[in-house]
Amino acid sequence: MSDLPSIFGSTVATFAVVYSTATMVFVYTVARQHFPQHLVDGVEKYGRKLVNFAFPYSQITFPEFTDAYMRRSEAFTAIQNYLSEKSSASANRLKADALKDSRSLVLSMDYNEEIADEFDGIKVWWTSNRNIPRSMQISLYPAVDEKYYKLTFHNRHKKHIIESYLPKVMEDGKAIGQVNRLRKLYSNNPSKHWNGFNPKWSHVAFEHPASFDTLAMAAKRKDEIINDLNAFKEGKEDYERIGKPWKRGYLLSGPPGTGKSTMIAAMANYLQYDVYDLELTTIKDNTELRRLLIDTSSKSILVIEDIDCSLDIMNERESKKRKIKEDDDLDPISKEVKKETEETTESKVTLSGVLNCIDGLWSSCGGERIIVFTTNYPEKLDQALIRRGRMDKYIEMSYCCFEAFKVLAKNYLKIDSHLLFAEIGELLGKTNMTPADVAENLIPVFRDENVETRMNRLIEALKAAKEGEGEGEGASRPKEKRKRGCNIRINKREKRNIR
Ligand SMILES: Nc1ncnc2c1ncn2[C@@H]1O[C@H](COP(=O)(O)OP(=O)(O)OP(=O)(O)O)[C@@H](O)[C@H]1O
Ligand SMILES: [Mg+2]
Repeated sequence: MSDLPSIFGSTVATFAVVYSTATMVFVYTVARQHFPQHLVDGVEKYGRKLVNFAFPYSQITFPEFTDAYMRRSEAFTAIQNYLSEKSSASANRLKADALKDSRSLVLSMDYNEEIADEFDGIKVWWTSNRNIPRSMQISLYPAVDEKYYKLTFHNRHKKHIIESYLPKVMEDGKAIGQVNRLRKLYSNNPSKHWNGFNPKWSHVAFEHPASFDTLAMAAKRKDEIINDLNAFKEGKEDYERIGKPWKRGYLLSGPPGTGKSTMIAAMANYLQYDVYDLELTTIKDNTELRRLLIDTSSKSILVIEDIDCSLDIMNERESKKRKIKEDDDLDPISKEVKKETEETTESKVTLSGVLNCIDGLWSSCGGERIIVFTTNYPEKLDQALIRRGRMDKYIEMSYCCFEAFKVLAKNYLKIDSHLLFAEIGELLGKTNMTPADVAENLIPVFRDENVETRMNRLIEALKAAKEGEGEGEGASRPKEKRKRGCNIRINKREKRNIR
């Protein structure tokens, strides 16, 4: 029985335990009737020693449900994830479960299977089992099997198992669950609908296919962003050491169709994070904003798109001045009506409210969060928003360069090179066209449309855009805004502020 619990070992042990326990119960019952209390206590103490001698192993049970409301125990789920990898290698009979919020099947050992695990040279055994409900109680919840995992280990390792092994199992299990889980895209509900049944955020599965492989941009800039994300993800200890909340702010700017939203999706997929898409216009005031932000989880990206036009918060001071002047021109009744309309329809979220919430939230509610603001007009942004330490990285996305086109050609045409590439490259160097417009021309108009036709369509579109720009009329992009050569650039401020 030294290195034991296989099912057979357990059976022998169980027999030994049952036998010694039965003997003890008999002796104890007789002793209680005929002998004084101190002798009875002695019998009990030695009885326990005898049982321990016959089976010097401790067992911990982890039931699936924590309470009568059938809430799934976090520990059970973590163990299931932890054991899923080990059981698929060593257990003979496996069970496949489609866990809630998991995107793949989780394989776990079937009932009465046992697998051994080793930790710091200590052997432990996990078994899976279930209690079949026998009671006929009337309950709101249907009777279901109570599954449980049982961990068996030698008594002498109890402390180490409880203090070191089990926390490791929980941590590893949660990490596996994190990778397997179905990620979510949350959007905030209008506050008038918030109540016990309607939460602040609704969610759908986040299934955006964008990745850094399919994102059209220069490889060097792509690597730079990926390295930045890696440094953030692996930087927990660094952030702790310097006493900074574990968060990072990105500001994505660029004309419509340059890939800002696609970049956010690629980031979320790369980091395996959830996405919270915060619509500022539906939020009544700063208090509501704070309540929403506090209700977000870690390992997430909070996105505020088009920050410059979500609300008139950028030029708060300016708009206040304008409003006072406008109000002065109105008669008292119109003033009252205007005030009422504004009170019911206008959001009172302010820039300082957004900033305070963001800083306050990240500092107080756990870590591993990224916040991304997007804008088409970076020049409109208030300095307070983009000050050092608030927005850590500024990424300017701009029109399609040749390198970005090659990525799109690979995605859409499945080619790495072609004779027409040279002409396209030359035209892209002289014309402003967004990756979205380039992609649009590369999509087949009908099934099996050939590659040349699609590239020729792009060439025509580029020529037309160039002519448009030249004439000034109908020009797709203003000349002074041209940024060619690469669709991602870092400006001087970023170079200064960002590591
Ligand atoms: N850099 C890019 N790489 C790959 N695809 C892109 C890129 N930019 C744009 N696209 C394509 O164009 C579509 C629109 O892009 P996206 O929504 O990301 O632009 P945006 O910058 O967020 O625009 P807006 O400012 O209007 O929100 C995407 O669905 C994608 O197919
Ligand atoms: Mg967008």
